[in-house]
Amino acid sequence: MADTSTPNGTPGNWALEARGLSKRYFGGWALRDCSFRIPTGRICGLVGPNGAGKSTLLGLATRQVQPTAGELRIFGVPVDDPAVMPRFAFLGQEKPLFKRFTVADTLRMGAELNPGWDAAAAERIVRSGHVPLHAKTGDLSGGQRTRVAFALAFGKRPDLLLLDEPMADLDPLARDEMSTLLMAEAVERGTTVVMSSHLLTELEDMCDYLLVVAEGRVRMAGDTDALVPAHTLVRGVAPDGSPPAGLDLHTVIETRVQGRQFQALIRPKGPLPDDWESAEPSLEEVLLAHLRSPDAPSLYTQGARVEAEGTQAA
Ligand SMILES: Nc1ncnc2c1ncn2[C@@H]1O[C@H](COP(=O)(O)OP(=O)(O)OP(=O)(O)O)[C@@H](O)[C@H]1O
Repeated sequence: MADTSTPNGTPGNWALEARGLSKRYFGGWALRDCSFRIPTGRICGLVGPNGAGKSTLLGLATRQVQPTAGELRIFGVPVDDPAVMPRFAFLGQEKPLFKRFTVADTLRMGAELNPGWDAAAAERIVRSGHVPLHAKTGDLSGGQRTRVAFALAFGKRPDLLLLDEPMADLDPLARDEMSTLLMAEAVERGTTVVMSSHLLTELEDMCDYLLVVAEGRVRMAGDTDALVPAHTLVRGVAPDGSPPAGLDLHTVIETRVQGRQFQALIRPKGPLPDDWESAEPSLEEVLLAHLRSPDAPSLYTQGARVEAEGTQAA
């Protein structure tokens, strides 16, 4: 496959770069030998089933979790170097706001803790949701707290925004509003966003880059525009109720047989038989097939691949 790197994605210009990254808890491996790159200026969806290792990966990036093996760099700097701290902001499922602080106090605290604080952006986010500045954050609704947490994250003017299902507690209207805001702010400043989400439509609407993990391993990484067209959805007659032998000539992600019909998501390695119907799948169809088939062969666009160089986990 062709190198799909954008001008921003040339080597040395990676927002996040992992080599042989692994994390083992007492219960087993949460992440195992993960190597990938995410170029700067992209909105990257972090996708995977429950327990895939998404939060662990974001925890490693924010130093809340220590790696068992491998390394992770933010803008080329190892994450344990204090120089990376001002360059990223993290917003998780928990919104750690001081309950007794008012919204105004919270924004003031943001200003004092962050030298490059963008007060106008932070206030704009809060005011556009009609969140009262004098209210204590402990008295706000879940959605309002999320908005204040977004304001804190954006006010920091990060180059990299790491989001762990940040909109899970928002109603559809607020979710739509925050997505629009997120896109606008990211485009305006060229912020790289890495966002875990289970909402495939949200990912389809927002993300131009994908990192798919399952069972602690990277399954797909790269440009959405290159990953999706690499797949083909095929349908045809299933002789004897089993998939046709010709499928084995291609990389098969998932096969389903219903009666005398089969349907498969494949990465074609050559011409397809004339008696198969074929179509380009949607992003949702590609993601669902990969999530249902964690053992399917992985796929990286060229810029997304990085060799682990002897950091492989045991
Ligand atoms: N602090 C911890 N101690 C022990 N095991 C953990 C810890 N945190 C995560 N794990 C385990 O590591 C694996 C990956 O968990 P992680 O939370 O990273 O997954 P996830 O993809 O974020 O899942 P979800 O979509 O459900 O939030 C799971 O098996 C989980 O049980």
